[in-house]
Amino acid sequence: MSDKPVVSARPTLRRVPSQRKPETAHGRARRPSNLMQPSPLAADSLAHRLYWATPLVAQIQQGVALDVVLADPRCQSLTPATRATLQDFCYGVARWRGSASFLLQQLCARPPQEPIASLLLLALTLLLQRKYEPHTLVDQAVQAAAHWQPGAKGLVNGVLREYGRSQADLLAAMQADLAAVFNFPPWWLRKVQKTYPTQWKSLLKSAQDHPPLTLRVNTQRQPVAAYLAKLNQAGIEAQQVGPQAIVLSQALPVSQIPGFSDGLVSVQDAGAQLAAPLLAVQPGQRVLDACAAPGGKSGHILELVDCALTALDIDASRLRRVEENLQRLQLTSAMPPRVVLGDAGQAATWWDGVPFDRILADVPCSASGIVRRQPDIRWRRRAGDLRQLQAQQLALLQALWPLLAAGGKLLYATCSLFPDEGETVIAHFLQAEPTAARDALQVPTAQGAALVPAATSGTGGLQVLPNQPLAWPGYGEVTTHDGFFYALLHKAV
Ligand SMILES: C[S@@+](CC[C@H](N)C(=O)[O-])C[C@H]1O[C@@H](n2cnc3c(N)ncnc32)[C@H](O)[C@@H]1O
Repeated sequence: MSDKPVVSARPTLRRVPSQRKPETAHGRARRPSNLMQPSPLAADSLAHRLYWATPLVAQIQQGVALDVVLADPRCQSLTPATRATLQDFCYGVARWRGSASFLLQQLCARPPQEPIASLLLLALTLLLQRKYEPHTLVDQAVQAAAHWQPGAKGLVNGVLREYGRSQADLLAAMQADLAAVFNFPPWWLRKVQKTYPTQWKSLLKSAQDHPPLTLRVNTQRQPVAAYLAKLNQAGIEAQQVGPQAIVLSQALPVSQIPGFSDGLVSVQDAGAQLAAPLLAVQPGQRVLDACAAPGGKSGHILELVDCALTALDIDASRLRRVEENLQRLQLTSAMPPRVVLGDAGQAATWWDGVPFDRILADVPCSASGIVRRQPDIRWRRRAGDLRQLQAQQLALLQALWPLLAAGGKLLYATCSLFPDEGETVIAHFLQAEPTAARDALQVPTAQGAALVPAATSGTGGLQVLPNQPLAWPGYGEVTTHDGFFYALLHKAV
């Protein structure tokens, strides 16, 4: 595999020369930060949307997180339909960045300047996605370019038309550059290839999919069957994929999900719904959710069993979402949950000294298992981040262990596919901690409790892979979930 785009000798490809002096009619190119001016383009036309999306794409290219880019207050004046399209464009650019960058590099004699580079990257992404008729897209992209930089109309027109002419050759040449084909940075691609020699292609391909909307039914409020009947009445198609998990055939805004605001359901991936059952909490136990925000797993634990839960997080703004989520669920617990702002690594600052029977350590990680939902993560991470994350994960595990009662259990969880953050952390921890041992992982099934096959990660943890059947016997071949790692440890009495 080569890390570099292949520049093959293709006599048919005409590289388009970039503009030398990016100038507007007033003498200067508009800068991306000033781009969001009222535009004379027809409101809600494709050109108008391309125009607005261009500075957002420029920010994504600079490494700004997608959710931050999309929360730009300047977009609030746009219609909901335009905002939805901009979101779609930005997610598309993050998903197709490898291929679109390869094409741009091949098509331009020199790298174009901003904001035209971002406009072209977006237009090539949309051509790859076949979202619009090519001639419409080219015409509208040229109109958007004209508004930024009249002198760049020829470049945009030339590049996009040349793509149309040489598409077959370009896409054939791209096959030699796997990072461009699969839309991942080379280091990430190599890591997945090495770790999953037989599954890497399907794992990387699944990152391009739109994730399904999976709900967790709050069974403290009603059985799953009753909620499915409610959806049926509302004409919403859904399928049960786990003890409390249902997948909607079509994603909906939460405001349109029956009973969401009243806490009848929460949005939670099916793979994430394994955590609470794996922790095996018994009624009345003291439970610590050590990295709790936004509270998805805290809520699930409390829906399953009445226990004394402490939901801890280091991030105050994220912690507010734990409070909101727990309130929304309207749980009737004899022991109201405690929501605590604190550092799991500094127990002395918030812990009352009474040991916990169960600890969930859902630690910060690379998020390599949830790239469908956060497609920009792969471009923002660096290979060296894994070492830092691993050190942080091990430190958190070591800091939390003394808080666990003798005979208690700790569930270590990440949403990562990389063993560096899973089995390796657990192996290091067990080597140095004589009171810790692995525990068998058990999940509820349609027929009762079942052991999770230990072979899933080779050494006892459970590596849940996206696009591979989930270990929930009795609920069919569920493959719509994200990637997670789970390991259950118990403390010697
Ligand atoms: C993967 S998220 C947790 C998701 C959560 N368990 C859920 O299911 O909704 C990791 C969380 O760990 C928190 N965190 C990071 N370092 C921490 C620390 N030292 N102490 C406590 N929380 C921490 C982050 O703020 C973040 O909210």
